[in-house]
Amino acid sequence: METQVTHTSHIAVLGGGSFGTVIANMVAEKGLPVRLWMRDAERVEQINRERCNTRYVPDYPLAASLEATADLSYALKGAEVVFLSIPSHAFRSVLRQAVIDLTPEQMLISTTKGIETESFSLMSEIIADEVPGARIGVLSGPNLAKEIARRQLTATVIASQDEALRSRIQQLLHSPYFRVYASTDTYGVELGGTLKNIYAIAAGMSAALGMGENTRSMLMTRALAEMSRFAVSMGANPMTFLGLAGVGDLIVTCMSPLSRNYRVGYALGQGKTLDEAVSVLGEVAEGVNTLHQVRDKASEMNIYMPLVMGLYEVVFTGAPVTEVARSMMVNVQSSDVEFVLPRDACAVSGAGPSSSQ
Ligand SMILES: NC(=O)C1=CN([C@@H]2O[C@H](COP(=O)(O)OP(=O)(O)OC[C@H]3O[C@@H](n4cnc5c(N)ncnc54)[C@H](OP(=O)(O)O)[C@@H]3O)[C@@H](O)[C@H]2O)C=CC1
Ligand SMILES: O=C(CO)COP(=O)(O)O
Repeated sequence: METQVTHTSHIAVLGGGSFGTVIANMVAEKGLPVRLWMRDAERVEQINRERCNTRYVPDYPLAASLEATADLSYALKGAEVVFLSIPSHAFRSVLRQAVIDLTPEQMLISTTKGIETESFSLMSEIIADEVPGARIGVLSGPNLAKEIARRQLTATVIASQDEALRSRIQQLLHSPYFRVYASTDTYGVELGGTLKNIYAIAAGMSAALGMGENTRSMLMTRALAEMSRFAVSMGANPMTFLGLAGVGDLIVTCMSPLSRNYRVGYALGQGKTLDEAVSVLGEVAEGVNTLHQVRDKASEMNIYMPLVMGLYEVVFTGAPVTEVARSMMVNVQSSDVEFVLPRDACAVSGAGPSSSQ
């Protein structure tokens, strides 16, 4: 049954792309007033006139209580909850414009799955920097916007230390096709959603190259091992990756051509350049920048991440993917689950020259 929600003010959503639009509309479908902010005044007019965001989510009628606006103050002032669906490269700059209209009781919920280039910050860390004392939540999970728009049964995670915030977001978003699970591990939930984009690029590439289902399964499982290793090195709890925001999101993005990161990988696998792959997409694919940032961080901290290292060589230096894959296959043999058998307890030489990765 749909959760009944009460309200005294409106909900704001910043970012009028695919995900911002479906989040805004899911709340508006409950009859609550929602202000969806975007920078493009012409698109605002088009959306309010046609009741559809034709650029990002065509064929998705918008509920009557959703109002698009290009006026950031109007969107924010008096909002009970503010969802932030702004790509990571613009997240801090939009937040800096917003901060003047924010008040301490408002809940700020990031839906963005990326890493800031200069600081290696996740979005909740940027919110904490820019809005000290803010009530912060992170929404993440296997949530392809275009499937939500078709009302496919979907689940997500709201992560926050703030219990009242968690229950309010569960109430606001819950519907017969959308379930919201709770977590207190903000960093783990956010890290899972961010890291999986890297492996979705690899999965798309392997699909374009005609690799089989064994290969895809190996890729996804070793990706989970690698993500967990990275999480532990960053002080995060790898158990969170067993949930929707970890393995759940990894599965959907590594399997679906609706994922933009998968599509970038697919285009690269077809022989397109990175610039071509990204420009044909016309939407944000966070995994490209995340790959760069995580590769640098793993090198700096000496974290064993052979998939990240290999993919980086393919995407950024043009190394042939079959050659990189072959060298990984002949690398030293390793442990399946290193929480069961530590990696350094089982290194056995592989079938060929060992790699330093
Ligand atoms: N789409 C999905 O399925 C999901 C996406 N996410 C995450 O949500 C975040 C947003 O993704 P999504 O909505 O899909 O992205 P889209 O590419 O669909 O849209 C991006 C939106 O951000 C706006 N934008 C870009 N730069 C700026 C800026 N400098 N100032 C203001 N607005 C800006 C764009 O405006 P303009 O049109 O004017 O360029 C556009 O409205 C990403 O981090 C993504 O990982 C999370 C879950 C699912
Ligand atoms: O995060 C997503 C699904 O959960 C969306 O993935 P893409 O950004 O690759 O489309």
